[in-house]
Amino acid sequence: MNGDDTDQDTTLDSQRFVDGSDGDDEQLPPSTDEGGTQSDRAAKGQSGDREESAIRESDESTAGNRNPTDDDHSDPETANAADTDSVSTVRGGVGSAGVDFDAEGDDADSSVLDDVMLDDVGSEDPEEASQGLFDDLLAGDPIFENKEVLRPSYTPRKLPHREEQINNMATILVTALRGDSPSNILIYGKTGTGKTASAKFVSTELESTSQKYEVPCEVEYINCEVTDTQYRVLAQLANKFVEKNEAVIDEELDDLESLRERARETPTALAETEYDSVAAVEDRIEQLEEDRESFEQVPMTGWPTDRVYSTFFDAVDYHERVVVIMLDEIDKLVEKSGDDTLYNLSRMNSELERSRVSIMGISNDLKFTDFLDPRVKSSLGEEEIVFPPYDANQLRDILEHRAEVAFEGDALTDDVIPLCAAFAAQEHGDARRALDLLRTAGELAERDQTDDVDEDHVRKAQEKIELDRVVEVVRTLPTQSKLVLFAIIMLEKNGVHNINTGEVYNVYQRLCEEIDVDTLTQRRVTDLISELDMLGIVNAVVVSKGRYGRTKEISLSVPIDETEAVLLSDSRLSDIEDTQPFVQTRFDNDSS
Ligand SMILES: Nc1ncnc2c1ncn2[C@@H]1O[C@H](COP(=O)(O)OP(=O)(O)OP(=O)(O)O)[C@@H](O)[C@H]1O
Repeated sequence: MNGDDTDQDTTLDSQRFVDGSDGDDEQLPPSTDEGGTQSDRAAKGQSGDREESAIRESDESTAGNRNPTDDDHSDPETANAADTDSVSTVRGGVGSAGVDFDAEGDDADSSVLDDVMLDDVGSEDPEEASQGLFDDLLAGDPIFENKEVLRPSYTPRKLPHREEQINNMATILVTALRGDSPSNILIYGKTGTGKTASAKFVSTELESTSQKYEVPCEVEYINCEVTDTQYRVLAQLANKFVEKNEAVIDEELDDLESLRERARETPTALAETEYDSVAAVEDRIEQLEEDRESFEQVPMTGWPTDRVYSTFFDAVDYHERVVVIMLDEIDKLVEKSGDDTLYNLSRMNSELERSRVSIMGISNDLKFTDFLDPRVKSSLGEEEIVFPPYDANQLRDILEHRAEVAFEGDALTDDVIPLCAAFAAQEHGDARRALDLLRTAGELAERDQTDDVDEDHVRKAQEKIELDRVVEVVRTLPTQSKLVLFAIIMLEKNGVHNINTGEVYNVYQRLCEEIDVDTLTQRRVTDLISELDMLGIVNAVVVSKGRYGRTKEISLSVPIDETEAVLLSDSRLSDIEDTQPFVQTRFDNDSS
């Protein structure tokens, strides 16, 4: 993924690079190029504006033998560059032409100065200033029209094949627009099935409808993968509602202060209001100011949880409203810190006086409710909505909608979208994966400087994404697991197939000795092999060996050289020098 970002940055940078010379300075050729496509601009950057450079050349020739300390630079940008150079030349003593100006002083031989100036003069012409690093990359037709549309951060306006789930959510949440608390909702579904996108879409609709009908209804989104303790969830909510209350108070104070002014001048100004006198307005102002003073922001650590809870409680209940708290990745919260947060949130309604709270939990772990207290479980799961995986046809629709905006008209060949959809459908119907594939295929085509994206780019994109995933998983393994994996790699590299646990353990032990790390027991190493199997890095099958009992046959499921390189990039493992002697043949192992 990082690689992808780098690619994007390169493209953006290169665009900025062109745009950079597109600033206010009228002397620079591209300044006249307000519109035009990226390739137009690139073409222009390459050919340059000959008329302008001719003027520039004649300016330079009439400038004659300029002293580098003169202030007569016509172009402020290059003037600065030239000034900086001349200052550093003078201070440093030795210029780029190898001349000691200190020694020569201001009377330095002007021909020597010319030599120095020539270096600087070169940079005044944009055509010569760049060495064409980006020109080739910008040449050719652009593939993307708006790549951002393919990124996970983009929330689409239309979510094909999620109409049913979206309608179900809306039917439950419409209660909030009637001023009552909606049932709590639990949303389940595998990763990339559009849970977050759909829930955010419904929330935005809910909030905008609530504004339209002036029914106070708010949605608060929390990603529990990031905010994963009761303290943090409650603190984040408390601070959000404190801020909202402050904003509401400030608005009311502004209105009241202007009402007070008007009422002082014309007492009838109060006629249509709930206040019968200026004094009543002032009392309300005073009360609001006191309330505002009493609000406290919760620090991110340090308070007792009760205090955080009551601050949140008071803030929510400050005025009438219905609040939907959206807890995305709710299973991560329960996994990390139990179900206390959910218990506290789900019993709030019985104590709140003005407001109502409802919870919308989103999870891709269908089993997480097994760990909940039965009361929390029944309260949280009042309504359940399941997001099934997308099939290849649905993914194709989703991609087609996005591709229309993301790519230039004919940049995709016919096979691209069906192939991305088919790959992602195999991968449990993940729309995120399908979008990643399409974006990466486009980026690879861009890198190849071809005019369109074809099937081959999709296949390469699939390999790249898979490799990125492997690299990330391997890079973040604990050291002991890395050693076990390294042992398996060593065995495979030495031609051992269907490796058994004993063989892995032998090599692993030697590796531990080599880099001075504690050696785990064989049983523990067997567990680590099972973990690697679950992560899809190795394949471990239990086979029966007749009277010799059962054993595991292990093989690597990931590209060997890339995985080895990632392991060796770990500073602890990089000490392993020559692993060849560690590896025992099956014969040795069997006879031991
Ligand atoms: N029906 C759809 N139409 C268009 N885009 C979709 C659709 N479903 C999912 N997406 C896109 O796929 C990506 C992943 O979707 P989303 O984040 O909603 O998945 P999720 O089910 O919440 O996954 P996770 O459980 O991993 O968070 C997003 O970029 C989203 O915009």
